[in-house]
Amino acid sequence: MTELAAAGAALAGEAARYAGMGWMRGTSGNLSVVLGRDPLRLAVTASGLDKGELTAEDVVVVDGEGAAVSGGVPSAEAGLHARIAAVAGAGAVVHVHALAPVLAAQRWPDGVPLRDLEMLKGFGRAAHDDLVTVPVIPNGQDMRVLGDAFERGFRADTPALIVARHGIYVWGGDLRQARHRLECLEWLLRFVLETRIDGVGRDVR
Ligand SMILES: CSCCC(=O)C(=O)COP(=O)(O)O
Ligand SMILES: [Zn+2]
Repeated sequence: MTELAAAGAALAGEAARYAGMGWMRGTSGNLSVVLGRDPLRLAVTASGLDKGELTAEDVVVVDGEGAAVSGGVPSAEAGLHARIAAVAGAGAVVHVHALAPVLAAQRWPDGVPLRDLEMLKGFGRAAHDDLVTVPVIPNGQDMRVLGDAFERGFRADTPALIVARHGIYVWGGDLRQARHRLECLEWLLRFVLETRIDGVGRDVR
């Protein structure tokens, strides 16, 4: 199996899993893995498909700008995947349209503060003492503008980005680590939404 076919199979498997969780409704969401760094090359899911039905062939190789270097139409958000991979050094980037991150960004538009929760360990942070602020940027259709906003708020210890009124990006060394981080972060965001008490002790009711 070629490296691209293996990447495609891995992306399809992960996407089916996220779709089963209801986080890739319609044709929403996209996933990528880094194939090489010099020059930067990513395998990204193809655009506009039902991500719960992807095959190993539904993958496109893109460059550091998110432009296709092989056949096919890459995700419309490939440019942001490439920027995150370049800036954060991520090996895999996942983007889903889970509802909790979007609701949380609506309530905390300057960033979602989290603290003192065991699940923070699943996000690579300390359970106590550490204030973790998940960055929020405005939505838009220009991936360069989104990438610039991401870079301005980037912190190496916070592998996630919420795009307001849109969805969430989470990254890691590989797809599995990114998934674990995303699952834990989605739980944390649901917690603050349902308790309405954030990581700085504000009651946002
Ligand atoms: C209803 S999905 C709108 C586009 C989007 O936000 C998304 O995540 C999927 O885009 P892609 O080009 O990767 O299919
Ligand atoms: Zn999206």
